[in-house]
Amino acid sequence: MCHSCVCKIGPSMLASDLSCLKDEALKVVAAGADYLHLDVMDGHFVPNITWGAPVIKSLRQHTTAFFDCHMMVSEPEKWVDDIKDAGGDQFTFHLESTSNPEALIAQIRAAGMKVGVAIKPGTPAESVLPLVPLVDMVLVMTVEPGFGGQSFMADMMPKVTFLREKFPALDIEVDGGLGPATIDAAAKAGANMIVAGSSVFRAANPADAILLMRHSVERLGNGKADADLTRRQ
Ligand SMILES: O=C(CO)[C@H](O)[C@H](O)COP(=O)(O)O
Ligand SMILES: [Fe+2]
Repeated sequence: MCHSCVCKIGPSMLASDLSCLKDEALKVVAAGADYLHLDVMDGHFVPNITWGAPVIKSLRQHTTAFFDCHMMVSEPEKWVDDIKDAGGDQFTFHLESTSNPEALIAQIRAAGMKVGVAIKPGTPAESVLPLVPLVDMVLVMTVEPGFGGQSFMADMMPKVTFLREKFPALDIEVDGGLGPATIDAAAKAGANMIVAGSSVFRAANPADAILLMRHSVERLGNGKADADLTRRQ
């Protein structure tokens, strides 16, 4: 974890060896991860299933790392209390998964978690504008949600640029296909929270992979956003 860095790197545990999730989490925290990105998939909103609150609760017994829960689920409102109870620090829902985002945001806040709103590749950046004052972070997906190890969609970068120009201090996260070959594009566009799964867990040295991405954002980034990932519970 880097206390003086504006950029935050969150390894996606989806790419870890799930048979030893605890060890994998501790490994990347020791390698300099600023937070852990936990992909919750329900087999309905996306065609894949990962884990839910019980697994997150188990992992919480072993680390005080900030848990950014990426909720790829239908009916996210039904998940809020369980994710909070499991030790989730941030609840990042998909705009496409709810008809009443304002009510969901209020529910997440009342539960005591930070709020992120995610948009799939086909969803325009303009659609989150009314929600920006209400949330802590916008996640611009750079792959179709559902699977790790996909190729980075560089054509999503105009969305990041658009949001960064409008909101210099907004936390903007990118997720999917980020690694040494793609980080500069995301950094230049203005992303300050970087999710990286395969590139960290498959690296010969995860600490080097994290450092390389951190340096790219510190060098090329242009925003004033500085995500506060202090745990509140
Ligand atoms: O939300 C996700 C997939 O829906 C994952 O967070 C994402 O795919 C990260 O994995 P990788 O860095 O391997 O692409
Ligand atoms: Fe994710």
